[in-house]
Amino acid sequence: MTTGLGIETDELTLRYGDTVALDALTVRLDPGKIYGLVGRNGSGKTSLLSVLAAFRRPTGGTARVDGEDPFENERLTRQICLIREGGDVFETEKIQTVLNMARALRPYWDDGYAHRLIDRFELPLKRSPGQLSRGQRSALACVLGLASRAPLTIFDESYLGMDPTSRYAFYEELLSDYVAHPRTIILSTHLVEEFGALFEEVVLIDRGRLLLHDDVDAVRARGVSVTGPTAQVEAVTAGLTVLNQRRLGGTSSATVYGQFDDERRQRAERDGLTLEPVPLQDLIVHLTTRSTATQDTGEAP
Ligand SMILES: Nc1ncnc2c1ncn2[C@@H]1O[C@H](COP(=O)(O)OP(=O)(O)OP(=O)(O)O)[C@@H](O)[C@H]1O
Repeated sequence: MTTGLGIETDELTLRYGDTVALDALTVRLDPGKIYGLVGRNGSGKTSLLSVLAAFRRPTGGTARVDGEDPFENERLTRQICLIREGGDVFETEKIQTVLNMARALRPYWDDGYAHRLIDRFELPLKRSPGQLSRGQRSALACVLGLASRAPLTIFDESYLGMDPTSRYAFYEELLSDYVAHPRTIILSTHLVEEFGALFEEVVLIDRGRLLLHDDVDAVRARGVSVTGPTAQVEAVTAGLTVLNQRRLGGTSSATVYGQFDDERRQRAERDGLTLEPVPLQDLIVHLTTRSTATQDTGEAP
């Protein structure tokens, strides 16, 4: 078993007719990490994942997985598992048959693990995917992705409809199985607060372009919320990227993105301002909201 496949795109472009879904996107993902792929609706997440998983050929630029073009590359496609909503399974076959097919297709498939997962998600083996509820279908898709143990495993919003208990089971399984069998995992999701604990790095795309790619802790560390009298808040945040500012009477709360260094912290303390961390989800919302107006995102590339 490898420790995962690395990814490199260079000026990757994908168009659907007049729509530019990926706009010269350059990104490099090292093997063996868990990546959170985030961005607004229509930002190009599924398009990027479709190219990486060889479902689509780029219009321009290049995508490399493990150093090679994935498109029509049999060696690679057996090692890449893209789980989309619904799981791309045969509707009328029994779940047991669906598992047998996956076993035949996936070189690293673990049948015992697949059955343990089926039990954990309480999926009925004798039924077909067409007879499952939406959440159960998503759970089945997650089982297929986890048990494939593919060196590049991608979950594209695969958790839709799953209840919190099932989602929690999925996080637990993903984390423990990843530790036991390291591989490259990409999770595309809008549930950033829920899934953020799993991310090692965040890749934020916006309008088909890379807006931010960094270690998740570094991204979190750049976000600070500063609350207090407006004049002091403005003074201590001067020169930083203020993603969002709310005022109530003479009080302001500013969400800052950037290097909030010790000097500023001391000054904020002296002025009696309240400093709080900003949830990752809020940072992403502010960064992508702002990107529609100005592209000044401080430390972001
Ligand atoms: N088959 C298609 N034909 C034409 N345009 C498409 C097609 N698929 C996607 N698009 C367009 O390409 C852009 C990127 O779509 P994409 O599905 O990659 O976004 P996304 O980030 O995955 O969105 P979401 O979060 O809503 O799933 C959007 O403008 C979308 O409308």
